[in-house]
Amino acid sequence: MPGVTKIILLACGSFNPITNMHLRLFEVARDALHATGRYSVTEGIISPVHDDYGKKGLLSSYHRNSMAKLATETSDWIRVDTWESEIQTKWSPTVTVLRHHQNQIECKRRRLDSNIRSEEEVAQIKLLCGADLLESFSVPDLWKEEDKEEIVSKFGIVCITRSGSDAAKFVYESDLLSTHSSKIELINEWIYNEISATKIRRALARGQSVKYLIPDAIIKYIKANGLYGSSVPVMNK
Ligand SMILES: Nc1ncnc2c1ncn2[C@@H]1O[C@H](COP(=O)(O)OP(=O)(O)OP(=O)(O)O)[C@@H](O)[C@H]1O
Ligand SMILES: NC(=O)c1ccc[n+]([C@@H]2O[C@H](COP(=O)(O)O)[C@@H](O)[C@H]2O)c1
Repeated sequence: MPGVTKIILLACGSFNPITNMHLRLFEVARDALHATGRYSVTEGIISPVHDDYGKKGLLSSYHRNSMAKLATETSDWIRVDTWESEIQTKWSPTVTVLRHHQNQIECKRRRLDSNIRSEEEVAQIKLLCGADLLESFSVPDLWKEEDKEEIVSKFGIVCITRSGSDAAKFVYESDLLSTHSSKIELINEWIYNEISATKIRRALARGQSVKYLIPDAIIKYIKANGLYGSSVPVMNK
């Protein structure tokens, strides 16, 4: 459609484990982007981080990927990509992951070139994140200046505002982000919830229920593999 930009949303993160909140980010983003009339979201990609990221309590990518795949089984547009966590031999900065996926799209298009009308535009990868990830841009030495610049100016960011954060103020106060504000979509999640992977891990370690917070298939997987300090309840053995 003329004037409508095709977009692929890429979410990078630990996904330790993936929660309903993470999946919801994609749905909220797609609805809001479509409502602008300027974008068509064609795909959502979840890229769990490499084990080398070394965050405390990070489970192996094998389990994190398996759970993310189970969680996306019922989606017809969101998928898990394991290039970052399983093909790479070390942690990759987010800009490298974005570049990889943009290259993939361009290579695929070249392969299919004869079947595609030349004026048809290539889909653009954008970083989908929560406000906490965007705000981590200001943590000293966490992100290279040139990476932040490339992420925002070349790819663009779709940021879902988490309750309690002030992403708009953060963009205003950053010279880099405000210069490229046309490449940043700030989207409000009006249906607040406080599900976080940290709280899920904590509840599991305490033997508390996480039903309705993460998909049932993942609860089953966690219990079957004894992850996060959970154990198989005696009744279900
Ligand atoms: N409640 C939330 N609202 C908006 N974005 C969120 C929320 N929870 C997580 N995200 C986003 O999901 C993406 C992946 O998050 P990631 O798994 O790395 O961290 P997390 O969910 O905060 O987990 P942890 O609690 O283990 O730090 C990030 O972009 C993060 O900003
Ligand atoms: N310099 C960078 O590219 C950089 C810095 C910090 C986090 N990240 C990414 O942000 C994501 C979220 O990390 P946390 O789980 O620590 O919030 C991960 O995918 C990680 O690779 C990238």
